[in-house]
Amino acid sequence: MTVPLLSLRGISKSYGQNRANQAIDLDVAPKSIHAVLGENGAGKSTLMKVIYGVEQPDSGAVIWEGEPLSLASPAQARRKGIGMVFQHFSLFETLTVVENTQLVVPGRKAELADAIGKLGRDFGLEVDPLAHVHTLSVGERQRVEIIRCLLTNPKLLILDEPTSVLPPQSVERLFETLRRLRDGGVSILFISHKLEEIRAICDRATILRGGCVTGHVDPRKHDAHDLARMMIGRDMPEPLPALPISGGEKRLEIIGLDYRPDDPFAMPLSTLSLTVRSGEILGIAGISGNGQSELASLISGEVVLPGEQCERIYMMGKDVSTLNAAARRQLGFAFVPEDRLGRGAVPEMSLTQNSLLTAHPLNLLRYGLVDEPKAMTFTNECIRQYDVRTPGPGVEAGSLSGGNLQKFIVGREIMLSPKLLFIAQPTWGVDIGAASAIRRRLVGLRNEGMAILIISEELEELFELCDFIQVLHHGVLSPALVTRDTRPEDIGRYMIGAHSSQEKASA
Ligand SMILES: Nc1ncnc2c1ncn2[C@@H]1O[C@H](COP(=O)(O)OP(=O)(O)OP(=O)(O)O)[C@@H](O)[C@H]1O
Repeated sequence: MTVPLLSLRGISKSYGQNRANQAIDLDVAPKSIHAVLGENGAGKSTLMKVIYGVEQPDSGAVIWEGEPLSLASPAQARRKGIGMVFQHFSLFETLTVVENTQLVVPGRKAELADAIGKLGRDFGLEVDPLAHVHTLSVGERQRVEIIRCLLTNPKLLILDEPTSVLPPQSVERLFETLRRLRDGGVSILFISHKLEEIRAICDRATILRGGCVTGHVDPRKHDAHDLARMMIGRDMPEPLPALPISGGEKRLEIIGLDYRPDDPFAMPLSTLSLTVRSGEILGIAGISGNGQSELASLISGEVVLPGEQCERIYMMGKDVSTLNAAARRQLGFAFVPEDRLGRGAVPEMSLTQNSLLTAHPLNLLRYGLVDEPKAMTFTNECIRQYDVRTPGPGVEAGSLSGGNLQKFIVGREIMLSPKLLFIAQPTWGVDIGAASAIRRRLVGLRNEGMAILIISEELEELFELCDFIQVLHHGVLSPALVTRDTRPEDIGRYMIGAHSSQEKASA
């Protein structure tokens, strides 16, 4: 048998009482694409951090090309030929793309900018090398991370949910890249919750549940249902059928919104209109960077329109164009931003304190002071209802696994019982069991009359959830398409701007 590129033997790692990895064995063969799958909090990211030298195991051995290896830092791992793209980005916001690259890859700026441009063109990872990272969307930031890693020529490339923010067109291109890299001798450790992707690209898969390995399989020999069962230990629930559209009252209306951001890298929005009624789900499709974050901050109230631009955004029938986020929330609006660490939650604060950020109007304050028992009860209820895997409400939000934090934020906002719920990327990084639970919940709320607006890059998700879909491209919104009469290819054409304005007018 060929010597594995990487072997793990009995790796264990705990955070306090939390046993994130328990006696993990795993072999990554040369020239293979190896999936690691498991529910949120199963221990995948922790294991990858051990391999990349971010965390040191409490016990067990890492063997690299047949030799024992002890890694004190990621820099050491990179020197050995191990590269990693994280689920949470590690870019400096105030630096440009090329400056961020220079921190990891030696070279002159101009050469690196050329190399970034070339990789972008070859692999569909286009990004402006001179753009400042704070101006980039989440999707673009991930592209930078992937490019930066590829520039270090790794022998083992660890990708933590690399496709979660890529537009569908780029996923297949990324896969071609990964296959090419594998054929050229690079092994890839691939973490994903998308079982069909794992079946399409991986030749081995290791399944984790509760910090332990529950199986090593060839994913091509199992269907997605089988893999899901191994991962979550039970069958998946069926999606909830949507009731017929109610034609209810308008809860969100945007009329001819024009917006020119101060930031020269941000996307201007032009004559944008949409309506979401009670008992409806409207989805905004599109590749990130086409105005999604600008639109989201205008709807959430994080950015308020200038005084002369009133009568553009209505919520619950009231002109909110110049109202701030708090005033909009008072009308019954709730919002889950795509950036869960930073804007959705404060990582250094406990879950209970994070509950208070938006849920304080639910009588969680008394005489201006926090009503601790009530705040804790609310948080415990959110943890229970949304199956957030965590030791309790007192832990810091930043210590939760990515998917569990997402479940917590979505749960917190839904528990406000808003009249209008706006969610960006509802199931980003959430495992398939929890994602289907969140989708069922959203359809249930819609059936009960909530108005829901979703921004998602996942077409499948939009098709499963939405009554109507509009596509955002270059700051322009397509007409509302009735989902059941629309094919993914139609949406795809709008996504790349292949519809003329003539067609749009008559579509
Ligand atoms: N820095 C930390 N401090 C405390 N607990 C942690 C820390 N990092 C991870 N954990 C805990 O370890 C467990 C495994 O988390 P990990 O992030 O490895 O899961 P995961 O499988 O990658 O999940 P996801 O799919 O949601 O990203 C979780 O219970 C998590 O809360």
